[in-house]
Parts: sequence; C-alpha cells; structure tokens
Amino acid sequence: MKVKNICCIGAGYVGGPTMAIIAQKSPEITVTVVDINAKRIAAWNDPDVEQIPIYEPGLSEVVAEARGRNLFFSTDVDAAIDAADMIFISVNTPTKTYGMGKGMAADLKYIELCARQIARVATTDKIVVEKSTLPVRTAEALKNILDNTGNGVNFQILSNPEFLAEGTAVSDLHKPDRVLIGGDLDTEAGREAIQALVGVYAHWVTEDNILTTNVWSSELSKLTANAFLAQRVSSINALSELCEVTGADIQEVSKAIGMDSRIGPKFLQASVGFGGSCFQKDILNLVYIAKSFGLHEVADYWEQVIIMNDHQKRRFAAKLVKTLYNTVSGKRIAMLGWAFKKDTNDTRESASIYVADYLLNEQATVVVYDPKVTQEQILADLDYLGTRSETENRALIKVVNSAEAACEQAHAVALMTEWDAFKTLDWNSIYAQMLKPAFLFDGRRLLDRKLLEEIGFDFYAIGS
Ligand SMILES: NC(=O)C1=CN([C@@H]2O[C@H](COP(=O)(O)OP(=O)(O)OC[C@H]3O[C@@H](n4cnc5c(N)ncnc54)[C@H](O)[C@@H]3O)[C@@H](O)[C@H]2O)C=CC1
Ligand SMILES: O=C(O)[C@H]1O[C@H](OP(=O)(O)OP(=O)(O)OC[C@H]2O[C@@H](n3ccc(=O)[nH]c3=O)[C@H](O)[C@@H]2O)[C@H](O)[C@@H](O)[C@@H]1O
Repeated sequence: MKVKNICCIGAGYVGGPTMAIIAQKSPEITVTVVDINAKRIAAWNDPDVEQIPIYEPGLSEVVAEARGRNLFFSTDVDAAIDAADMIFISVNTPTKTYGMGKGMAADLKYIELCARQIARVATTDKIVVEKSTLPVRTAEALKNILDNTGNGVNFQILSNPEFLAEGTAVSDLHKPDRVLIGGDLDTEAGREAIQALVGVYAHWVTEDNILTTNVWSSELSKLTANAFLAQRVSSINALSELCEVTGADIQEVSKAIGMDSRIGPKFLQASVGFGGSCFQKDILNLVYIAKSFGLHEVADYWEQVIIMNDHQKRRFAAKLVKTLYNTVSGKRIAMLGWAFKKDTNDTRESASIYVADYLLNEQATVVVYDPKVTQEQILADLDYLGTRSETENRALIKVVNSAEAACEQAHAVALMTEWDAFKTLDWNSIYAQMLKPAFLFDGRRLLDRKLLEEIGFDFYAIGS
C-alpha cells in the first residue's frame, strides 16, 4: 500500500519538524499536522515563516518549501483523521503530576484521548503510528481502545519512535542514524503496515538504515537510547566533580577516553546538568516500569542517572554562592542562556531554571539573557516551580535584551547555555562593567580560561 494522506496529531517539537521533512521529501503525500492549541497552529501558519513556533536551524526554509503545497497545519482534528490513511500520534507524554506513579510514570491521558478520537471519527481503515515516546506495551492499550470503541474499521498499530535532538532536528531528520519501525511481524496485515511506513521514509532514507522490529522492542529501544545518552552525561558530570578536587581536567579526561573507539567521543561534554523535555521524563518512566515489574535493582540503577543530574545542577549553584563569600543576598547575578541547549528556544527542564531558583532562594537578583527565549517563557518556567509567588519572582528576576546588559554591574556571571555567540562576546568590556572581583562561572566549558583570567576574571569552569 502506498500512503497518500498523512495526519499528525500534535504540532510540537517533534510533530512539526518531522512532518515538515516528510512533506518536503514526499511531494505526492498530503501531510496535515493538527493540534488543539490554536495559537500554535496560527504560528505555524504565520505568513512570515520566521514566526513559526519552534526555532530550529533550517526549519523555516523547509516549511517555506512545503507549506501550502502538501504540508498543512490545522485545528480541525476530526477532518484530518477522517481523510488520512496513516495517523501519527505525536502528542506530549509528560511525567505524571498526580495520582498513581506521580513524579515518575508517563502521563498517557493525551495519548488515550487521541486514540478515542481516532476511534470515534475513523470511517475507513487506518495505520496508527506511535511517534510519541511511550512506555513499553502502550500499543496494546491503544489497540484495545481502537478496536473496542471504533466503527468496525481495521487499525494497525506501529511504533516509530523519534530520535531527533533539538537544535539539530532538520539535519537529524534528513540523515537519521536509523529509522526504527516496530509492528506486528506475525500477520500479513502487520507486515503490510510496516512496509507502508518504510515506503514513506524510503523517499530519502536508504533501506539499510530502516530497522524493523516487533512493537515492544521498538517502544523499549526509545527509552533505552535516551537512558544510555543521559547516562553518559551523568557519568562524565560525576567525574567532573572528582576532577575539581584532584587537579585532573574533565576536558582532557573526555578526550582521552573518547578516543577509545569502544567508548567514542560524543556525549562526553561535562555540563551544568542535562535538561530538555525527555531525558529526565524518559528515565523516570523506565524506572517506573522496572519498579512495576518488581525489578528494584534495575530501577535503582537507572534512577542514579537522575540523582547525579540533580546533584550537578545544585552543586553548580552552591559553588557560586560559596565563592561569593557565602552570600548572594542582594547581589546581581547575570545568567547567560536559559534554553536547555544551544540552537533551540525550548526551555523545558533547563538547568537554568533550577540554578536560578536556587539563587533566588538565596535572595540574589538574577538578570537573564537568552537570544531565543522570551521573558514570558522565563517567568512561566519559574512560576511553574511554585517555589514563591508570581509577584516575588517578578521582583527578583530581570530579563534583558543583551549579554552586555545582563552583566552590567553584576557581581558574577553564570554561563548556562553554550550559544556560539557567547564565545565571541567582548569580555574585556564586560569585565570593565562588572563589580570587582568579577566572578565568571562557566557551566558549559565554553570559554578560554587563560584569556579570561588574563582579563582579570575570577574564573571557575565545571570539571577543572
Ligand atoms: N522534543 C523532542 O526533542 C523529542 C520528543 N519526543 C517525544 O515526542 C512526543 C512529543 O514531544 P514534543 O513534540 O516535544 O511535545 P510538545 O509539547 O512540543 O507537542 C505536543 C503537542 O501535542 C498537542 N496535543 C496534546 N494533546 C492533543 C490532542 N488530543 N489533540 C491534538 N493535539 C494535542 C499539544 O497541544 C502540543 O502542541 C513526546 O512523547 C516526547 O517524549 C521524542 C523525540 C524527541
Ligand atoms: O527523546 C528526545 O527528546 C531526544 O532527547 C535527546 O535530545 P535533546 O534532549 O533534544 O538534546 P540532547 O542533545 O540530547 O541534549 C540533552 C541535554 O544534555 C546536555 N548534554 C548533552 C551532551 C553532552 O555531552 N553533555 C550535555 O550536558 C545538553 O546540553 C542538554 O541539556 C536525544 O539526544 C535525542 O536522540 C532524543 O530524540
């Protein structure tokens, strides 16, 4: 079967970019991305393509090429479901904040709502693709809902987890290390559905890079991949603390171990802690699944990755306070970067949020600059923590339009996100504008210690 009409439910960081690339590479397929968030859909449809709601290098060009040709964004979910032969579910699956599994399990309410809506609306056979990251065996629940509440049409469920990283979404989608498709390999209809999705990716991905497995392996591989990646970051961050007390240098250690081809050089960058919407949520989800099967040692093993990450964020903030003579009360601290990594406007679970919260608890005045994050978002992130009232947050935190403005009259600078532009700031003039001694805390190992110390900064970098 050749797919002609795709619907994707969820126009977020995954649904938007993935569907834009499918549409770009498959002009004969009509792709409609739907969302209940009307503001988000309006932004995807903004005549000025630079105003699309997600900042990703190269994405606006892809959208400009395909939008209105075979790529559409809409709030009419029912119509898109009805017209499609293949439906991707790409809605959010956050950590539960209530009830059983609170703080650990994935909240599947949005997934279930999608399934019920598809079942209610569908009048022809559909292939339903799990694009969201889901606990292993979710496809079973989806199938149950679809088969029991549907109109008697046939549903095939596939798992097709997404491995793109934010900031590099377009290049990751153009050249994926692999595309993973899990399906029912035991039935003819299952194999046909798998082949239909293989046919979509085959527009630009070689078949050697398209891996097909059973559904459960596919669902579990996604959680496993994120757990392994996050584990590398926590491993290197754990060693960064040991470097600081021994005279070893984490950058040198990373290089030395990364040259071992069995270890490899990627994901060994020590940092102020990993952020992003997925690592923490997906590991907690894995821990919860292990616990629910009574596998407590397995659960504890993976939970340590999160414990280490929380420690890394806290110890960075604590180091800053300790260095500033054990008090930052009333002091002005400049935070450069709020996004959880460079080249994205996403701030979910960013280390900056937790470091700022710690400093605000110590009564610092925090002044933030990020090239792609709005003041509204920064305040919303802090309010969401619920540590203090919205009024107090607004009194203690300031958001400014340049790095220079953030650093003016500051006691210390905390470099939080590795934006390229921070490398080439005029650190001489920033130094001149700061109070002395001028402290600089590099949470990303972005800056040249020698250069900054020559200027006069008291310089601290993670891991040395
Ligand atoms: N952000 C990332 O880099 C990656 C995320 N993932 C996974 O992809 C999934 C989606 O993540 P994001 O795109 O980051 O989330 P997101 O929060 O940016 O987007 C999800 C969208 O789904 C919409 N939505 C929720 N329920 C809906 C419904 N019933 N009908 C229509 N729209 C609905 C929301 O309004 C929202 O716009 C998650 O499971 C995540 O774990 C996987 C790989 C990478
Ligand atoms: O499931 C997901 O959401 C995605 O999660 C991650 O992608 P993402 O979170 O967008 O970004 P990463 O590049 O993985 O960075 C995550 C965090 O780890 C930090 N990090 C990464 C690498 C490193 O060496 N050191 C380090 O501190 C980053 O700064 C960032 O805060 C994975 O890399 C993707 O493959 C996956 O699809």
